[in-house]
Amino acid sequence: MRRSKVPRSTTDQRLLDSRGSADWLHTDPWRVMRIQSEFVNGFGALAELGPAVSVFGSARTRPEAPEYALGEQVGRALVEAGFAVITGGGPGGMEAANKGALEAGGTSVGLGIELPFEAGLNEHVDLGVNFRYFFARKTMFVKYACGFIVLPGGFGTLDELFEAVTLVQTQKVTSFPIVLVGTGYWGGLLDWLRGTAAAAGTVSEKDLALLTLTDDPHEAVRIVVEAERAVAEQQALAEQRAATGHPE
Ligand SMILES: C/C(=C\CNc1ncnc2c1ncn2[C@@H]1O[C@H](COP(=O)(O)O)[C@@H](O)[C@H]1O)CO
Repeated sequence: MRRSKVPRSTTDQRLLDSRGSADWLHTDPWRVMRIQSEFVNGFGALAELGPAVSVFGSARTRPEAPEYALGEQVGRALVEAGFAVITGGGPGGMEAANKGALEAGGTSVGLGIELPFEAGLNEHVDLGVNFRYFFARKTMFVKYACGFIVLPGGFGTLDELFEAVTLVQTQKVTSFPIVLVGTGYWGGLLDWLRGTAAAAGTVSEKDLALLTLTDDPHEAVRIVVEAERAVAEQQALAEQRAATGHPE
């Protein structure tokens, strides 16, 4: 740089001068660093988690509601089947699944999100990571889980559900079971998807099959276990073929 383009201070000076402006804290390049650190923290905390399932559900479910008991049963059944349980770490259905997992002696993960009305991680989380950005947090729900179980929920739950279906439908993730628990709650949505969306051709019948519906928490876990077994068998077969040099 020359003439007026030459900065009046050096980078080192600006770094070391504590009286300098802090405006840069609110710039996009700095946000990129924060976003990067969320991925680094998330990957670091979860890399050795082992097999896990993400459970979604309403933040508003009350502890006395039947859906809360359902969440607890799902959390417990997942641990008994050998999975860690990942939730959004909040209240309601998330808390229920964390509670069930913790009481069953399993790993109970909460991926918290900074919200204006933040309540902090629920007390049943024993491995917690906090995020500012939904998209970084969502990556963790998918990357470290081998399936999703979806309890009754509102917009947040619907967002997570449809992101999961989109990722499977577009083959960004493969062999990823998505189980909706609560036929009374989810049945209407599936009817609409079949009767309106599929009928209009905006979703395919094949993609509707990506969603399984049950009332039974043990059945929900069984579906995830079966899917995991199928993946393991396919992997073993592929390794065998590679070792013997037979591609078919
Ligand atoms: C509404 C209240 C607190 C919200 N706190 C949340 N903490 C963590 N994760 C959340 C929270 N709210 C939504 N989520 C995510 O979306 C799903 C639930 O959303 P829904 O609209 O309630 O269905 C959930 O799976 C989270 O990942 C104070 O009560």
